Parts: sequence; C-alpha cells; structure tokens
Amino acid sequence: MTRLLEISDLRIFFESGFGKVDAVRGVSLSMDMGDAIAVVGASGSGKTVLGRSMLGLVDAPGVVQGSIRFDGTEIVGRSEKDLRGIRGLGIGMVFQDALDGLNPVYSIGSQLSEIFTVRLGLSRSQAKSQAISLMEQVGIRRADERYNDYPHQFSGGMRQRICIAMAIGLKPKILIADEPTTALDVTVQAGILRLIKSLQSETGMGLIFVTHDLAVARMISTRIVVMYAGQIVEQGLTEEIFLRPKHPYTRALLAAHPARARSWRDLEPIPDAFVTDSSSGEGTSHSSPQMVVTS
Ligand SMILES: Nc1ncnc2c1ncn2[C@@H]1O[C@H](COP(=O)(O)OP(=O)(O)OP(=O)(O)O)[C@@H](O)[C@H]1O
Repeated sequence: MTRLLEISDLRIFFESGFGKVDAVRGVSLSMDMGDAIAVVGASGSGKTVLGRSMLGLVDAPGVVQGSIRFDGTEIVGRSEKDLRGIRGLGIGMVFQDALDGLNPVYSIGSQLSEIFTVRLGLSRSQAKSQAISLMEQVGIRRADERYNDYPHQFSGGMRQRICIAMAIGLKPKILIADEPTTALDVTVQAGILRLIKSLQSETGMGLIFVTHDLAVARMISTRIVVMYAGQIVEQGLTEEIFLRPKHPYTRALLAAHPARARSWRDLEPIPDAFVTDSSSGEGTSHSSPQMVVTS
C-alpha cells in the first residue's frame, strides 16, 4: 500500500562562505492518513527545515538530498510548477507567524475566497459562502460581518485561526503546522491546539506538528519524533515516549519540563466558551479555547 508520506535518508545542508551547516542528517520517517506526528527538539535541531522540505520550500542556498514521497510522488527535485500543485491541496502549511500567511492590503474574506476560486474553481458566491463557513468553523464569531475586515483588525490568535482556515479549506491530505501557537497567549494556544486536533480527527488528514514544547506535543500527537542536531534520535507512540523515553536526550528534554507537561495534559475545556463548532452549525457555542487545569 502507498504510504501517505515516506521520507528516506533525507539530508539537507547549507553551504556558505562560513562553512557547511548540516541541518538534517539522514532522516527517515513515514506516516499514513490519521497519523498526528509531533516533531520536537531544541532550537536549531532541524525541525523547521524538515517541515519546509516536505513542501519544497527549503531556502537557498539549501541543498536537499534523499527522498520525500508524498502519496507516491517524489517531492525532492520536483519543479516549482509541480510543487505549486501539491502545496495547499496535497500538503497544507500553517506557519509560526500568521502574518507570514496573510496579505495586509486585502480583506480576510477576499483572501480566503480567492483560494477557493483559484484552487477549487468555485464561483465567487460559492467561494464567499465557503469562506464564511470556514471562518465560523475556526471560531470567528459574526463571520459574515467580519468578512470584509483586514488582517490588522483581528487579534494574533484570530489571525492564526484564519490561517488554519485557509490551510484546511483546501482539505489537504497532510497539514504541516510549524509552531503555530508559540507566539500566542496560553489560553488561545490551547484553543487552537484543540481546534487542529478536532479537525484532524474529523477529516483524517495527516498532521505534522513542529514544536519545541513537549507538553504541546503530548496534547496534539499520537506519535513523537525527537530531533537532535539534524537527526531523529528517538520516535514512538506519544505516551510510550513520555512513559519510557529511551534516548538520553529525550530523557533530558522530559526532565526539563515535567510539571508543564502534566498541566497541559490536565487542561479541560470550559463549556460554552466563545468558539463555534464545525459540526454544530452557525452560532452554536461550543467548548474551546478557554481552558482550566482540573487537577
Ligand atoms: N537559510 C539558511 N541558511 C543557513 N543555515 C540555515 C538556513 N536555514 C536554517 N539553517 C540552519 O539549519 C539548522 C536547522 O534550523 P531549523 O530552523 O530547522 O531548526 P529548528 O529546530 O526549527 O529551530 P527553531 O526551534 O529555533 O525554529 C540550524 O543550524 C540553522 O541555522
């Protein structure tokens, strides 16, 4: 059976006047539909470069070697034209900073709608109603009224939700989220994590979630990949990694944040908070982003 994603012996390096930086050193990884993989590791361990390589987005002067097969199609060495066809529809991405993904001079609604007219071939009116429905799905209240607002009129958390709406609106088979909540307030962060997780289990898409925060990884993933200096030093089922870490680096990572890891795990949603549920229809209040530690 064809795997959704199969990475074999991936190597990525940057060469400059100052020497060679081996950012990713022989990584092999695979995933199927429904998998939620958290990629964890310290700053500079290669998490972001690995995520971007799956979309053919490694910045020059980066060199990518090895193989990344998405749904049987090789990504490494593919032309920009082919990659544009895969990005968004095949593999979606949410970046660390929502402003990276939004254009400040266009309204949120027009940016969302344009994706659906250009990529899915919807009519303008179909695209608009799809955009409004997605805005509701990610918890933007009064979405029809806010359709014409500009990015600066939304909070950081709301902008990040809109970027998630853009990514999931195309129903990608894989969503790559690179520290999408790092810059946000902790309660907003919890809401967005729960949103991504519920969307992932609803749609069955594969999720690759890059984070330096083990507690976040525990909340969002079914499998954890631990990176150190460009290599995967350990990977396994999330709870196995937490209960029985094998590699000394994983043990050190866990030892550094045990209390926080527990508190994230204990976060429970407060009912009737301000987000709407994708499945419950317009305006229905639903559990999410306000959270409370229950123990
Ligand atoms: N454009 C570039 N030119 C040169 N080196 C780069 C470039 N991009 C990344 N690197 C190097 O590749 C290595 C891996 O970087 P990467 O951003 O993937 O780490 P990371 O684990 O995501 O870190 P962080 O958690 O801080 O984002 C680092 O040594 C980084 O300096």
